[in-house]
Amino acid sequence: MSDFKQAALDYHALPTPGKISIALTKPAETSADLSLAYSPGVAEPCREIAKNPDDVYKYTAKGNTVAVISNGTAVLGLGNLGPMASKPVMEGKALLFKRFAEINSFDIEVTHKTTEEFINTVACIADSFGGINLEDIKAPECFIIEKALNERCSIPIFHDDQHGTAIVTAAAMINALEVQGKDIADANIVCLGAGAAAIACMTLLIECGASREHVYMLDRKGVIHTRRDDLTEYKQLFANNTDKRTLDDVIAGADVFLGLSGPNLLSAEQLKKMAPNPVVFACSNPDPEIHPDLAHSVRDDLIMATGRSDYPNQVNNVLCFPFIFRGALDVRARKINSEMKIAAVHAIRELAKEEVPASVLEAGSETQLSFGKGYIIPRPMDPRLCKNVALAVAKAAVDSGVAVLPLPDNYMQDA
Ligand SMILES: NC(=O)C1=CN([C@@H]2O[C@H](COP(=O)(O)OP(=O)(O)OC[C@H]3O[C@@H](n4cnc5c(N)ncnc54)[C@H](OP(=O)(O)O)[C@@H]3O)[C@@H](O)[C@H]2O)C=CC1
Ligand SMILES: CC(=O)C(=O)O
Ligand SMILES: [Mg+2]
Repeated sequence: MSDFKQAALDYHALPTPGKISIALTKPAETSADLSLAYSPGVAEPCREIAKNPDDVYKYTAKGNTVAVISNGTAVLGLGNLGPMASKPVMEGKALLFKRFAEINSFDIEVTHKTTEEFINTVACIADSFGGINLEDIKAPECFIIEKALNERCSIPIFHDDQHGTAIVTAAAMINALEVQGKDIADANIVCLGAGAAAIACMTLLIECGASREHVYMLDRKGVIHTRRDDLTEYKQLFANNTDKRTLDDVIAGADVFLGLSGPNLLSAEQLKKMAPNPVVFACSNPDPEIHPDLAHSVRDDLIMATGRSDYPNQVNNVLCFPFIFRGALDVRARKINSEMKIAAVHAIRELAKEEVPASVLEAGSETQLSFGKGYIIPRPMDPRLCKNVALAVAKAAVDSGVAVLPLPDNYMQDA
């Protein structure tokens, strides 16, 4: 076993199995403490909440707690590993919620037979939480699940692999195309993958100015085109009337390659055929569609990004989900709508153009970082992400009428 693999296993196993635990926020040392925390004192908030359901936000941790819920059907790019094998990823998302946005989360892995059973399970427990982050649920079921839960629940339901990924990808793509001197409306875009992440990313990129007719999307069977009779309604939205059938056919002259599929699916030969100054986002985790070392060895005019923390330009939903929930929870948004997503795109994108604080340089053992080919998107460690993204999202929620609370006074000013 490699040193890195062993270190990763040890990190998860030692000294305590797993990555999260529960912390108390109130004293529980004396009989007097317990008489407040439990019987008889706990009856008082129960009575208040029974009279006024909104008081649940006043007397419990609901308002700052997000459930991270998966069925393990699309665990990173590893495929359908099932609920239990997804648990390290879900605990990881909980770790990121806490570390970057001070949000408490529970990871919940659901074993189910039908999509309806999954929806019912989540809908029945949803009110315990301030929001629900759906994770690593494969397409097309993820679309059905998210729509049904949005209809049934009055808290934000957010499928991270769709919308978190799309927001970060759009932010990074707008910046990358700017650095490469390309107009997003003219860019020829190849998207390898046609699942949860790919469909959401391309939908949002089009909302941000990409031209639908310049987009080619591919799944395991090749190019998505109008003469295929095996397309779901979600893939049909990206069907082109074209004779092109393979990645080889569409990659020639492409300005952008976006990989949301699986490992090592873009070859060096294919990369060579792309247009001058291409943008390559190989976002499959943990192994990208093309390794950055190989990509950089083939051409020196590209902007390269992956979903990984160990290479520059990490295009990963970690740059979004903690912060979009921070903003949504703080104004008690009933949902996360399009206005909030677009606000997040621009807050993330704009931060990459600002001077990088010393703490971020230290976290990456770097001496200098500035907007350009090797730095198109902020680093997850950047403390300004929480402030800027949550503020933009909370404002957008208030302005678009989905917030129950007003923007708090001086919100994020001291963050
Ligand atoms: N960097 C980031 O922040 C994120 C990265 N991702 C990555 O994106 C990938 C997809 O995740 P997600 O959308 O949630 O999963 P889904 O299961 O919903 O979708 C997977 C898609 O990839 C396609 N695919 C798989 N293998 C191939 C192949 N050999 N050739 C062409 N297409 C292929 C599938 O094709 P078909 O439809 O034919 O089955 C499907 O369309 C994963 O690798 C994941 O790690 C996801 C979210 C965030
Ligand atoms: C990053 C992430 O959510 C994924 O790869 O599934
Ligand atoms: Mg995921």
